[in-house]
Amino acid sequence: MSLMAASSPSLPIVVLPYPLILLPSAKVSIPVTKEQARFIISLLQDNQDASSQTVLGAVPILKSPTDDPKALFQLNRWGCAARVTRLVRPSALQPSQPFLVSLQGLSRFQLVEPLLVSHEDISGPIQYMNIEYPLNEMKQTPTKETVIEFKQAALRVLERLSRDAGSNASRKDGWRRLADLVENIDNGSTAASLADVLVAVINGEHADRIDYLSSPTPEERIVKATILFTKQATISEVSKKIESAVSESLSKQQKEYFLRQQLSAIQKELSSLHRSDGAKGVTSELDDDEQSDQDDMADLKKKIEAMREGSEERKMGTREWRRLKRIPQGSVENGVIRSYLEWLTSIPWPSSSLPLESIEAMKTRAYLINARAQLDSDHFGLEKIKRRLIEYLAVVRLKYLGAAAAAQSTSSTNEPSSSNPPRIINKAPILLFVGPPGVGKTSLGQSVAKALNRPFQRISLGGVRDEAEIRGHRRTYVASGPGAIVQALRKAGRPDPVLLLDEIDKVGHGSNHGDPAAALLEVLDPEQNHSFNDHYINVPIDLSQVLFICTSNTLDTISAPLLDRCEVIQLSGYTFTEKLHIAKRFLMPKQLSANGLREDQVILTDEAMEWVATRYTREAGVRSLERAIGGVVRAKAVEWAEFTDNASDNATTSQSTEGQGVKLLSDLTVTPTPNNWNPIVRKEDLEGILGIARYDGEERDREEKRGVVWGLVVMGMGEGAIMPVETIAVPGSGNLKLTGSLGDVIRESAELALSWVKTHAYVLHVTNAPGQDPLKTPDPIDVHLHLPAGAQKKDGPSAGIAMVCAFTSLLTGATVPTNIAMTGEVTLRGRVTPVGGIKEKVLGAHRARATKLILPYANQKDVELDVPKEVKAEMEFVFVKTIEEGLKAAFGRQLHWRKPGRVVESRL
Ligand SMILES: Nc1ncnc2c1ncn2[C@@H]1O[C@H](COP(=O)(O)OP(=O)(O)OP(=O)(O)O)[C@@H](O)[C@H]1O
Repeated sequence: MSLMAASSPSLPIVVLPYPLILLPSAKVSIPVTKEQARFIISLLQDNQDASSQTVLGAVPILKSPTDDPKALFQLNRWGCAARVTRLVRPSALQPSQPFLVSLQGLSRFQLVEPLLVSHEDISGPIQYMNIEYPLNEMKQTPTKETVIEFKQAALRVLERLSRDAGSNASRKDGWRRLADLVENIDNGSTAASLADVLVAVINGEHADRIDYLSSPTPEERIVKATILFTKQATISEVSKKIESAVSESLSKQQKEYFLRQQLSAIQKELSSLHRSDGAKGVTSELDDDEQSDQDDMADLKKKIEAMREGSEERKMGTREWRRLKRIPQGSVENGVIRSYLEWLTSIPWPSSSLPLESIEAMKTRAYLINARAQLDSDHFGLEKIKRRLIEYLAVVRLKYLGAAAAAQSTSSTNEPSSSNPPRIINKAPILLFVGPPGVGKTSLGQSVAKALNRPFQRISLGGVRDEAEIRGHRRTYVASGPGAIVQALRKAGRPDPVLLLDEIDKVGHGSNHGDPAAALLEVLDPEQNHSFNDHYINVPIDLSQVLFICTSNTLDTISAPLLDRCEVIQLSGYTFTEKLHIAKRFLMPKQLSANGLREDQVILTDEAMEWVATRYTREAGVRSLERAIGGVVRAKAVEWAEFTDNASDNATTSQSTEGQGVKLLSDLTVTPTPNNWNPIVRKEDLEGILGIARYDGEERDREEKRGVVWGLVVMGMGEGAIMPVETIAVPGSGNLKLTGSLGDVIRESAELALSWVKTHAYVLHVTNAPGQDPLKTPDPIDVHLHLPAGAQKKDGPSAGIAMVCAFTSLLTGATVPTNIAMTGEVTLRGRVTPVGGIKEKVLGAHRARATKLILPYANQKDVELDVPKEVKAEMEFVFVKTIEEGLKAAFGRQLHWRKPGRVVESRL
């Protein structure tokens, strides 16, 4: 430090430690060295006698000093002259502590020269410096506006401070008193001195306060103080907000944490109580929650670690695992993440578990023979379908073997092929079994899985309206979970199961919950399904190794793109003979084992079995037949139970009478002999067991009536049947009335049929002159046509021939025998054109005991190829090309035709 010039006023200067600043009217205590303290004491002693004060100059440092002992720091040019109010020595116990000197700020001064000091100067002896006091300070009074602004800013900051003081009443009081003083400011000079007081007590930034100290004029100071207060009020507001937000969240977490701690302590206490109650060492793994929790977590971790390195699923697993560790145990979020991880790790990811079993099955030479044997052992008949399935399995195998060869040629030599088998890219067609209920569609799928040695899972799509049922809900949903595909994969436990998509025709289309059919498209498309996206799992899942088989009752409601991806296999239903075989070889043994009986305990005679098949059931499949057989077997099981009870009672009584004491019932092994148990169920017994037969052989309900003809139909479930076409004439004006939920095509076909009959009315002897309208002469009538089962929608052109016959019968009075049923589309030219579903219709008619069928000539091939021999043998088929031929086959001699020469030609 340089010494002062003798002419100007001077003050002994102390450097305020950073970041202290002393303002006039404020107080500060600073540490001083022993040497400096001695100097101050000498000053105090010098002034003891005189009434003058001991004054020092306190000057702040501009910037935070570094630790470097040689570094120089700039002192502020402005400082504050201060009265020494106190000097405190260190206590005798801690002599190393510094002295403390308390200073009371008096007025600003400016150092004549700027000063640089080192650490050594600061702690060195106190020296005098030349200073200047600002001149005429009090004369420059601030303007009114500045004072008003200053007052407002000061009051705002004081109010905030008093609010922040919370429950500290004395502090609050202090701020209020200051606010009162500010309120009472009436001139610029009081404002300036109050500004010093306020800036001294309000925490501001060091630079701002230095700047304030260095302002010589009151006006300047008030303006700067106003800015400082405004800034401070804003900072305080923001920091208060942050503070309260932080403390709120903290307190919530802490609260939860404490509650959970308490809960676990209570649980521990309770479990120890239980343990000491049931002291006899009966502990259950269910008791130790904490242990099982730890085990679960360890298990989860292991599973994530077992996932393929670098795979998407592993990355997701790791990410979620880290999140899980951060979230307090037992919280809702924790549970959500845990169950997600459990799902993620339980999916059989293609690379994590390799389907060795199915590979072994495919490698064996007898693979196809075994598959055929499997299909035969599960299903009777279905020759064509089994052949097609064997083709399918052969293709799957060839594809695998091809892929295996390709993989082997490219694989590295150090990897044995069995430990890393090739991935099968499943581009085999997706099979779609179509047919009526109970014909074995689902069970065929099961057989395919068994033949391939793969797990089988069934996904029922009936009534699925929401895309999320297939794809899962996003995790943001409450109680969300994965969709049916992922659930089935998890249950299967392998990446290559056979998944049966059951009732694909009943899946809902486009709703406000997405389109489930569209989700299925992605699942079934081999081009897309290697990265199937389940919304819940949110990691692409490879479904290319899954074999999909679909089932449906009808093709009508399946969307075209979905149908396009499938190869359709029709199952039309069984004949009575087939049903009998199925019943004997499959259904009976199945029901016996389901009811805990042996084969020799229930024997249905052939006649009784046939009776069940023909009189109690009439469906295309065998489900009701199985149910009926189940009913018989159950009735026999009850009889058997009663029989064994009686036998054991007798045994007990006879033993006790022999004087050997009464034995426990369980000690007795009662084996009733075949002599006294009757296992036979005869035709006559059925009524007592199953009730009255629903169908009788004669079909008495089918009355031969004018205007009624039996048509052949395929019902909504894909089942063939016969259905009456009923017509009556009512007084009217020559109109046609149609009822029975008829679609447009069937309505048009009815109009066409009536037109044909009208044109041929004269030839058929309905009218007496050509050109007369049979509905207007002799009396005007309306014709009403009805197809029963009105609740069921009907459409299609195949009832054309039956309608022509019905109108002809109505108008001529000739009737069609009830053993005759017919199908065929008609044209205006009088042609009978082919229709679909012949096999189903023929089988349906056979079940309904129709014996003569009139069919379009062009469908002859279908009958020859598709209809079983035994049905053909029992039925008469008339194949017709024209309506005349059809009418002749239906009515025979009953219908009279005018001679050809007088026929009005209807042909174009
Ligand atoms: N040819 C057959 N041989 C042996 N059993 C059969 C045959 N066809 C069907 N079954 C038996 O009939 C029962 C019903 O079959 P399944 O459940 O497969 O019918 P489905 O065609 O899938 O019917 P739905 O359309 O109603 O689902 C099963 O117990 C099945 O084993």
